[in-house]
Amino acid sequence: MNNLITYKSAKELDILSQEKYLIPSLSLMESAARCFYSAIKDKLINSKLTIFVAGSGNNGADSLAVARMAYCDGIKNINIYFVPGHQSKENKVQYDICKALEIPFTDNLDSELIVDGLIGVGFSGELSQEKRNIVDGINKANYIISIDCPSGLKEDGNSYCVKANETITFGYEKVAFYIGSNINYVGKITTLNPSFPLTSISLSDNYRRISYSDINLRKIDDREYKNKKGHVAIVGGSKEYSGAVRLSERAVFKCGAGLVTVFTSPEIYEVVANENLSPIVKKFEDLQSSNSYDSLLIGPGLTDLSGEEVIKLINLFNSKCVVVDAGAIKLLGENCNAISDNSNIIITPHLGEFRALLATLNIDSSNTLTSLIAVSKALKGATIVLKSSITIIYQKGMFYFLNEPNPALGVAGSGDVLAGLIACLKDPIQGVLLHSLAGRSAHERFGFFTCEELIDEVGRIR
Ligand SMILES: NC(=O)C1=CN([C@@H]2O[C@H](COP(=O)(O)OP(=O)(O)OC[C@H]3O[C@@H](n4cnc5c(N)ncnc54)[C@H](OP(=O)(O)O)[C@@H]3O)[C@@H](O)[C@H]2O)[C@@H](O)CC1
Ligand SMILES: Nc1ncnc2c1ncn2[C@@H]1O[C@H](COP(=O)(O)OP(=O)(O)O)[C@@H](O)[C@H]1O
Repeated sequence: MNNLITYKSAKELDILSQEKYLIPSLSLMESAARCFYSAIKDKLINSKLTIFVAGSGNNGADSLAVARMAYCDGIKNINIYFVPGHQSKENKVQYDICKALEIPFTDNLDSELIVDGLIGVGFSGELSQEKRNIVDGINKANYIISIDCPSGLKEDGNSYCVKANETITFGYEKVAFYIGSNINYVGKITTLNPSFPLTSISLSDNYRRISYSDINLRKIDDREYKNKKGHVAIVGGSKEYSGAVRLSERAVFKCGAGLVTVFTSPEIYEVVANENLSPIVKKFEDLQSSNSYDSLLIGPGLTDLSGEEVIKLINLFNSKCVVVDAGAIKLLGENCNAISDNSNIIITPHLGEFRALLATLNIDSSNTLTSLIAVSKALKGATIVLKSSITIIYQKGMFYFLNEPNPALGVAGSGDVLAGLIACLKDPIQGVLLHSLAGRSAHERFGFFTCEELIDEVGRIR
């Protein structure tokens, strides 16, 4: 798990390094520029002309310092494009050195390679028109390397910003990289630590990036019997969507559960009961107690229950893990006041379902992170798994981001499989990671795949 930080915390990291740990600002900047220069030196050598764009803050100061290092190292085919403004004192120091060295300044952005130091984590609000024009100019280059973050990248998404091929960021990756469609502007990410005392500073930020190395599935003991391996109740299915519940059920088994009971619509009871040999199959009305079950998954293919009926079943599993997916999500939003306190509810909307939920709950949708917090609060502390090519999990005040793009996972039923895995593992992070890893493995094995193949891959990995 890697920390991610907000722009505000990145600035605090700077301040703490200087004030508490007495590392001079210019010394931090020198180290930052040195690491950055080493990382891009080969590209500078091979470029006919590199333009270093420098704003008037410390991000611009970094750009000036890197330009100076390259110049002093014998790389003469560089120009500086300086954008005046409220100049920071470090910026003035770097600017004066570049002037004294007579590094050429330019007002032309035509270049195959641009180092973008227009604005870093000091960015706030909306980008001014003047800087938008500069961003447009930068974006014409063949290759762009941004310092710390692409200039103009907003923390709530919807950015008008530099579209970098690479971003070399200092200390920690920024949360902004993973919001909305921002990731398309960040390019390849490299994280360098100039010499921030990272291990001495405990971050108050609640953002983590998760990866496959965080997979930690419960080991199933050799002598475990089916009753010990978990019993999942699944409520869902309708005449229109009879496959969803069956995909969830198979995913639960392949994930290691010993027993599954499917409660489905009377309209498809015969189909589900006859075509699936492993689960116990019953009708909705038969679910009267949660006693025999470890967790509940409600929603795959569900269209035939009312909001009251859904909430009644969720409340029946009050002290247990409840995963609310697909058809049950909207009903949950419409009836949120009737949910009894249960911090074990996990809802798994995709972006469309999440937008609809925000509208139902009358929550502002302009900032993804604050809207996740608000939805969780409205749903009695529920964990939210917001599914997309970057999945965000909000759980008990923490945000977890998984960035493992795989278009093969965007296939009918993939969400039903994920919901089954989370219900079986009773852990949204492990469920999301297993689903993603199985997707990667299935893609390697089959190319694009069906969910039956995805589920088989889950069994192999588990
Ligand atoms: N020791 C250190 O401190 C270290 C700091 N480090 C580096 O410092 C960076 C942070 O530097 P920072 O805090 O000076 O802010 P920064 O990103 O340059 O932004 C200020 C500029 O943005 C502009 N601007 C802002 N909003 C705008 C808007 N809406 N629309 C238009 N313009 C807007 C603002 O414009 P102005 O107000 O002047 O017109 C000004 O030019 C950090 O990312 C890292 O690279 C590393 O070297 C490690 C050591
Ligand atoms: N391009 C992608 N990269 C990574 N994961 C993806 C991508 N497209 C879809 N997914 C994942 O696939 C699943 C799709 O779920 P969902 O939209 O509910 O599908 P369905 O309704 O067909 O079951 C989610 O877990 C989502 O994160």
